[in-house]
Amino acid sequence: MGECSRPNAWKKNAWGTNDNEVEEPVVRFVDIMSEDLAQSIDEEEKKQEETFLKDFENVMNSESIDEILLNTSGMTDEEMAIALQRHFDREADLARAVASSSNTGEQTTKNARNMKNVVVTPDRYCPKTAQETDEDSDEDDDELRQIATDMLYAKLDEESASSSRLRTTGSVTKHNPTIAARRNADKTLNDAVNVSTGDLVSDAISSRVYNSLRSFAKTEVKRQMRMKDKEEKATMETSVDANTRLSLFKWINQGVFDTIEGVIATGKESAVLHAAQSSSTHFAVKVYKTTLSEFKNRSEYVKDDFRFKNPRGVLRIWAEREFMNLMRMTKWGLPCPTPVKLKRHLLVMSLIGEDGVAAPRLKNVDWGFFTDVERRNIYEQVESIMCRLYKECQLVHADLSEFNLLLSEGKVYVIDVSQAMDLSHPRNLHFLTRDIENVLSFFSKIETPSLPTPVALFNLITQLEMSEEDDLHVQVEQFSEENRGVHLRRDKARPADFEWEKYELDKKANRGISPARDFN
Ligand SMILES: Nc1ncnc2c1ncn2[C@@H]1O[C@H](COP(=O)(O)OP(=O)(O)OP(=O)(O)O)[C@@H](O)[C@H]1O
Repeated sequence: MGECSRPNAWKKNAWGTNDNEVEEPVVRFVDIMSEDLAQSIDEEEKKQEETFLKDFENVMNSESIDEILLNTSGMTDEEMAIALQRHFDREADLARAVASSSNTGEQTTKNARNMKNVVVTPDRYCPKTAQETDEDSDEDDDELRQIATDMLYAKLDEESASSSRLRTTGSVTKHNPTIAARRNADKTLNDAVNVSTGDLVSDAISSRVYNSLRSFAKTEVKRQMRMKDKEEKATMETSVDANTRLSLFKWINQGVFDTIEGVIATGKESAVLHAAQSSSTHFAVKVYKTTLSEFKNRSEYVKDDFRFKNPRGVLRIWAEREFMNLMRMTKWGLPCPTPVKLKRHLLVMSLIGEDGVAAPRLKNVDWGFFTDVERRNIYEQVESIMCRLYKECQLVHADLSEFNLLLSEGKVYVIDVSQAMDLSHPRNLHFLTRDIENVLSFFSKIETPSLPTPVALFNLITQLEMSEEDDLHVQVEQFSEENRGVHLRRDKARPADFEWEKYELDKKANRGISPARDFN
């Protein structure tokens, strides 16, 4: 990362000049007209040319280029790639220096002089933006395609001794396998078959393969059309409807925030918007999708949760559930968004991120820049979140993975807790096991050192004593079955979900009005 942030000696500024260029001295008009000055400029230019040639020769004779190639043995693939890139860059720099030497004598001389130190400009190793890459490769592609096509023509011309590359001679007919195969290749190359094949220069395709390609292409076109339809439908479903816009507008009028800056993400169950107050306080507004189909997968989370005896009612109170869970987690000081407002299917919470830019999910972090110690530290934060969720908040996240953990300034935050379940849920250990497996599998993928086994982490979180010898799932199923009655009895007498109990009491006292009204 440090490498990439060093200034690029070749980079031009917005005015198209090099920042490192020395400004030309101001010369008086009288001096410009002077013969002496003209002569001295001539001499100076000659001197510069000589120096440049000398430097250039030195650079060419310098040990580094040859050494780079000679010493590739024992290098890893990456080191070798960098070394080759360095060589390539050096050649490019030299070529550039030579090309521009006649125009910019002084600058080129300086570049050639500095070449030994500067050739490897760090930003060359930074990935290009997709746009840059596309543009470059487009041009290259066009050129290559032209060359390839020319070669194809030339070869066919040679072979058929005809000006037309596909014209047959004498008794050769289209049934001749060689000609037919070439014709197939030509048709494929020239878009008769709508698949990307690369340049089929002087290649031949048998009729069987050609026909398969054609039928594949037809199916592919249909599939892409179907996908486009689906995407358009999805976009319609995630767009903010009139009621939602009205609620957002009300919040703007109330001064909760003054602008909706844009969409942060659209998830399976919601769209998350970025709202801001005076450009300094930032919020995430989660807009839950309200169609039943979006929630069909949720029944497994709620059907046994005593807080949601009536699953049909769940749709209406899903946002409320996330709000309550966030409240509970915030109260215990867990790193998560702070809930701010709630209205029907809209939840306003603090934005996790810096300066109004939402933090990335662990899934999207570039772990290549993290040391083992740093990765381990991030893992420990996640482990602590899981332990505290269970022990302090009496919750199991139930959808924990690299997609629902954000990283902001080295700190991990947990989000998306609408499905988080109370420990009274008879299947909570089953979901906890799934969370543990997701988390460990992710951290093992990014090569975090010293990870515990799923059983060890499970025991750490629950304080139960599962055995390393047997399958964790089987043990959890057995344990849950045996303790089902105990759980239910205990929950009846002393509900773990004290917030929810209080919520129900409040609601009853208020003739069914949600205690979350204070946040509406
Ligand atoms: N408070 C927040 N601060 C910053 N970004 C957030 C916040 N809440 C959500 N996001 C972003 O919005 C995305 C979707 O949010 P969330 O996971 O809560 O919605 P979802 O519909 O449950 O998504 P999915 O089911 O696909 O995980 C997150 O992955 C995250 O990038």
